[in-house]
Amino acid sequence: MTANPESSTIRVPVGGSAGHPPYEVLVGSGLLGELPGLIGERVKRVAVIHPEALRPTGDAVREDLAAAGYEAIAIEVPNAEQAKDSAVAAYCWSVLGQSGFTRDDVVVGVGGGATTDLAGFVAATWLRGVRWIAVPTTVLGMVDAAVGGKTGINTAEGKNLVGAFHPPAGVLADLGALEALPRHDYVSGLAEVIKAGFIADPRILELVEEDPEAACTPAGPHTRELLERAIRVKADVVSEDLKEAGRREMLNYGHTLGHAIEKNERYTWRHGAAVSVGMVFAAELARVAGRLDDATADRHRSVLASVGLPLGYRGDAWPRLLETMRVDKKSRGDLLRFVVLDGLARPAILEGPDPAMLVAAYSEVAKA
Ligand SMILES: NC(=O)c1ccc[n+]([C@@H]2O[C@H](COP(=O)([O-])OP(=O)(O)OC[C@H]3O[C@@H](n4cnc5c(N)ncnc54)[C@H](O)[C@@H]3O)[C@@H](O)[C@H]2O)c1
Ligand SMILES: O=C(O)C(=O)C[C@@H](O)[C@H](O)[C@H](O)COP(=O)(O)O
Ligand SMILES: [Zn+2]
Repeated sequence: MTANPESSTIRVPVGGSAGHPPYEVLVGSGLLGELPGLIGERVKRVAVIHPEALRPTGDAVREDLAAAGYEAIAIEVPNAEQAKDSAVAAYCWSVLGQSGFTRDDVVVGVGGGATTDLAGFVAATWLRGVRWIAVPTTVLGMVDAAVGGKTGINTAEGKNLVGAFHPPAGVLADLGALEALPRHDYVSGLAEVIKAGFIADPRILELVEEDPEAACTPAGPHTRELLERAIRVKADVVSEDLKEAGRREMLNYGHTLGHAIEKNERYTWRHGAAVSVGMVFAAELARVAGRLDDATADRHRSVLASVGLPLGYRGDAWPRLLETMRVDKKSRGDLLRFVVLDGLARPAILEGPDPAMLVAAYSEVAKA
């Protein structure tokens, strides 16, 4: 892959499918100027959904849109996972209703993955679907959440249990936003970058291993390449399988246990941290099942630990975690299904594992 000068914009195409036009993920600097071009001319109103923490950014976007002639409506929502709630979605719907938001109008989600998941869900459900644009401001949002059209909210029973496949009309990943991102959140996003490395693009793992500290900052020499590679993995998969009929399940690597941990922690853990533990579990499960070699299984711990991601979780939580995993979207009937690796970049499904195998794999996680 060729190195890009800092000023250049990377454009990653994402293919469309029935009823869903193709779009692009733009990665670069000063990208907000692209927003009016994506929104289009017939549009009258633009609703900008942003979290409390990004009020200045939300205001700036709204002012730019007003200057470009749109009626810009700000919808401020709670930070992080608290936004992925039916009451917050209902609040957004009420603002859209009161502003006379029509099918010609556009939603813009500015924030991390929690905000873009909510904004996309509001766009998917308002008038049965209006266009939306994602402006991700976290690593995780840029490489994963804003791409691919999975939108949704949580319920008391679990993570992302209500949602819709509703791809954005475009994604603007402005790298400048990452300067203000706390390290804890930056590193959480690296879990999804590393996930892309294990399931599809091992060069990602080499780049992180070469200099883990540099991988944890936006100024690192490989930052653009890491983000671009992870985005290309995601774009490639969702272009082929938008509605998760098959191949897309690989993007759920580490998420079966990860989502259960998030729920158990009442969403106070960052998604990436929980997915990190979930990947260690999936690697142990594949090892116990005789499907994954020791070196690749051990590499999970070393690369995740090198950037400060967690590897373990409480042993006493296992019965609750198992119960939550039963409502994972990959389950079929009473069958639990896990994404595992048969080798590096060889994702596969392990269906209905022997309960003893699950316990053995979790005991390795509980030890860490
Ligand atoms: N739809 C998908 O395909 C998909 C993929 C991966 C993850 N997700 C979802 O994404 C969510 C996690 O996203 P996340 O890790 O981006 O966390 P987040 O959206 O919860 O953001 C983390 C925190 O950072 C703040 N923040 C955001 N951008 C900032 C910036 N530039 N500077 C300072 N603070 C900033 C937010 O307000 C929040 O408090 C989870 O809900 C997860 O389920 C969805
Ligand atoms: O895009 C996908 O497909 C993924 O599974 C990506 C995940 O990183 C993401 O966290 C997603 O929201 C999980 O989806 P879910 O269907 O398990 O809720
Ligand atoms: Zn995820």
